[in-house]
Amino acid sequence: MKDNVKVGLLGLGTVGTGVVKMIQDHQEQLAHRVGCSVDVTKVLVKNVDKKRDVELPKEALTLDPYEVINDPNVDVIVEVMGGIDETKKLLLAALHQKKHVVTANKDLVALYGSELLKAASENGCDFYYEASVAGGIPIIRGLADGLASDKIKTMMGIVNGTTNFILTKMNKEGMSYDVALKEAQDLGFAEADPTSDVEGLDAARKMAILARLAFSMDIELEDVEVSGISKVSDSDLKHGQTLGYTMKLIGYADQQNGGAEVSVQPTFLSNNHPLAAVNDEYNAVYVYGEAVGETMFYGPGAGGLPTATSIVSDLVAVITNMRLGVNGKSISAPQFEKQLKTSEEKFAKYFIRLHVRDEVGAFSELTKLFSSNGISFEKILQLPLDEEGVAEIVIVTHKASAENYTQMQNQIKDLAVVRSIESFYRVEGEGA
Ligand SMILES: NC(=O)C1=CN([C@@H]2O[C@H](COP(=O)(O)OP(=O)(O)OC[C@H]3O[C@@H](n4cnc5c(N)ncnc54)[C@H](OP(=O)(O)O)[C@@H]3O)[C@@H](O)[C@H]2O)C=CC1
Ligand SMILES: N[C@@H](CC=O)C(=O)O
Ligand code: NA
Repeated sequence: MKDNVKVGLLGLGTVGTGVVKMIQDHQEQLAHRVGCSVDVTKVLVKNVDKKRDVELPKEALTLDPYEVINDPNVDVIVEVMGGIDETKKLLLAALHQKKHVVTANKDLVALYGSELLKAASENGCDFYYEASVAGGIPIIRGLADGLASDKIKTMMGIVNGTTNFILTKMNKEGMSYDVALKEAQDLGFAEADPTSDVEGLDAARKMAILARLAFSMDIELEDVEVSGISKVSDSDLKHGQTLGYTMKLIGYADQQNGGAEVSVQPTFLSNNHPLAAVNDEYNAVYVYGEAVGETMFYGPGAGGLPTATSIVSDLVAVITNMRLGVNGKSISAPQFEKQLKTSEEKFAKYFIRLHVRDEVGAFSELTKLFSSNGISFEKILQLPLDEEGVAEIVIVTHKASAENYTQMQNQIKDLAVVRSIESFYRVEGEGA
């Protein structure tokens, strides 16, 4: 075994800088854990003259990715540059040169994780990606190791820090959506283009990665139903509060009788659910296992040092595997054929906010429509509006199948008493 492991770093931004800091500051602890010293020797950047927050010899920086990947002395590639197609090419090239890979890149892992893991296994290499989901929370390790003996039935995750920050600020401080988004960007939580945060794509990528692992099925990004928070209004939040709910962007993954469903959507959570208390940029993943019951993993989902913690822990795993001669041996293909639930097999409660004509019989028309679709009401609010002759109605249903719910959604807009449909949301975290 070598007495020094050399790391090639692709990217030296928020996360890359955290990785260098941790490796430099935790040298003694790392050496104790892995039995050798660890050094970052080559670093890919876009601009070698940029001022950096860490000290590295100038000759370590390069603009040429192949100078890092082809360096015969580099043992492990840590990818923290982002990007999809070009980055995939680089990582495949690294694996073919028998270099282990650690990445934080959820965009890449969600789309090409299976292919990269296969290439790693074929080359006797490790491919670790703990930082790609929920930054500093050891959720990948929690599922792959800690809960490896159990059958995971349900996961609900707050896996995007930016949207959780925005919803918390809107809910608790009455801040506007735009101001809260700007603050999340200034604090460095948001992606370069925050559309992927607010429209749910970032969370969908993370849920695809988690569901694939938890259900041992080749769940793909396109299997995840996605909607974001950009249309959530103050009125929705206010009515939710009245009914005892907190709005969160929830990634939902469930498996029953071998069929899986995965979605990301703004969801009203009962205030009694532990996820309702996860605020600001924090992330949490609630995992229900058949044997273990309820568990929850909580922590910082973004930021330089929290994310670097996961990366350097992956590095420790790679070097430990090097010592044991077992790199790539723990990678296995999914156990089950992919099977997705049909819309008759998906069940949820729903929150519906409508503006209706305030006239005799309006309510009975609504009741008729819901009951003809097999959906019953659990909670109802009726409130006067400033506009004369119009009332606002908020309905929370009992659990209904997605099939019945979609049918009702398609029909409700045609009811003569309905003036407008203001919003529809899923409701989670309370009984049937
Ligand atoms: N920030 C966070 O909290 C989290 C980020 N991630 C993921 O980690 C990865 C990195 O994120 P983050 O550190 O925030 O990103 P940054 O934008 O802060 O850093 C990116 C780094 O990569 C370098 N880089 C990017 N593209 C190229 C290129 N084509 N050629 C050479 N160098 C390049 C940049 O160089 P230069 O410095 O010269 O501009 C920069 O150092 C992303 O995949 C992200 O999704 C995952 C979890 C949390
Ligand atoms: N933009 C992401 C960063 C980490 O993955 C987020 O807000 O969670
Ligand atoms: Na993680």
